[in-house]
Amino acid sequence: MDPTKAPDFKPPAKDEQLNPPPDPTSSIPNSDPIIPYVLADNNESIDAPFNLEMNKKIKSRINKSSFSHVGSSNRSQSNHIPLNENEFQPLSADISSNDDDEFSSDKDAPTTASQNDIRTVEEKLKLIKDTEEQIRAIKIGVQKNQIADLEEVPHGIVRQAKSIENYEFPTHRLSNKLHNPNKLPLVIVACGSFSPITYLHLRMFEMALDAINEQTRFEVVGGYYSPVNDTYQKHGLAPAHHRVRMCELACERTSSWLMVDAWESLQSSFTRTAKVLDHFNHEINVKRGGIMTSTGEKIGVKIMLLAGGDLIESMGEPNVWADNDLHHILGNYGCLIVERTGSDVRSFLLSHDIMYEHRRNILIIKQLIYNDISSTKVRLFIRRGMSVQYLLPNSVIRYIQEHKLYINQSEPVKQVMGGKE
Ligand SMILES: Nc1ncnc2c1ncn2[C@@H]1O[C@H](COP(=O)(O)OP(=O)(O)OP(=O)(O)O)[C@@H](O)[C@H]1O
Ligand SMILES: O=C(O)c1ccc[n+]([C@@H]2O[C@H](COP(=O)([O-])O)[C@@H](O)[C@H]2O)c1
Repeated sequence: MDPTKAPDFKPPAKDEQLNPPPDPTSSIPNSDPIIPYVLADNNESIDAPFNLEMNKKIKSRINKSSFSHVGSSNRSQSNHIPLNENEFQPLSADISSNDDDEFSSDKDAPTTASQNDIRTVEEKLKLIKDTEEQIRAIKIGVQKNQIADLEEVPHGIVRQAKSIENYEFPTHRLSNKLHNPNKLPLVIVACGSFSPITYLHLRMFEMALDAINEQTRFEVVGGYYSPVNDTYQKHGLAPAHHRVRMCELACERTSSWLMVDAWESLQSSFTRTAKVLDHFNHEINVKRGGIMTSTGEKIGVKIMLLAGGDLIESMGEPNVWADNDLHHILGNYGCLIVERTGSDVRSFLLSHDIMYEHRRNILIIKQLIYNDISSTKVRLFIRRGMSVQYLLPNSVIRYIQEHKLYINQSEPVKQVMGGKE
């Protein structure tokens, strides 16, 4: 937990400009193809419920502006996230009662539109409604991808390189298309040790997925583990290539949407989480230009950090995270926090100035079935020759056995007993 032990760690001073300054190539670009409002989440709370009325108004507004675009190309502007600035969804602060009047009034009805155009728009709106209903119907019950027989996924596929020279960003499970025309794309990134990855770490993503689907207007298009670099020097950290491989084994054979990215682990030194998120932004939004909508246009993908309550609470510890980094992480990306048994994340959020400032960009996820599987305890069990069956995937257990991991380590009793460093 203590990056101050990293050889290159310098304690940040209050309001210090980052030193070294953030790599300009990895900062969030504010030009195409990223839509700042996507990253800023329209200045609305991440868990603001999907607002049908607002949605209607937005569609109506987009349709109005789209009349000037509707031509022989028949390029639809109504059922996807707009690309041009003057077609952005209005900021929450901009929606006033005057806007209500404007939206509901007939006086602004497009005069240039032909009956044909109107029919096209009506058809588009019907299509959106039908798609929404279909998506809702499909979402009931156990999802097909959850019952996929992933044990049939071939063994032995190694996706992540062991050196930065051979590194490639994994995209084999990154959706290349947004399915729901009324949602914005979101990629979830979990940073941590994962030494080893357990079923809790896998469940965290599923809990996040449910919360996102249920409470936000985002569609999850991918999920990544980013195991921390070896220089993090935390007790019990197996070498990074083993942790990456264990995450890979766990994802490949238990999940249909999770991936592992070795970039952070392959760096020559500890990489701050803010820069890790910049790396994802760079790979997904800058290099790939975001994601395709149902109408074939590309839009920016929001990226959020997934973390447990303990990691978030470490943000309140002095000299661990730089304030500038916290503003960057919470303000530009956002955070999904899985509540940890016994920790009061909400009170913490209330008491932490920077967190409170960015609270709209933070979603707290309640564990409905408490899971407190601890990697520290798993390592202890392995050392004591005890069973770890059903705490982590078989493929990971097998890997630990094969590579004789965690056998000859000792860890401070304080850490094993829960008083983490
Ligand atoms: N019981 C838990 N509830 C919620 N989140 C958790 C829990 N345990 C770990 N996490 C989260 O999982 C992510 C990765 O955890 P990480 O492997 O770094 O620590 P850990 O699982 O606590 O392992 P260790 O026991 O080695 O400290 C972090 O965001 C952490 O907060
Ligand atoms: O970016 C930072 O300044 C920073 C400070 C402390 C911790 N982190 C990250 O938080 C994660 C903590 O993991 P863990 O195992 O200590 O819970 C790990 O991915 C670290 O890189 C990051």
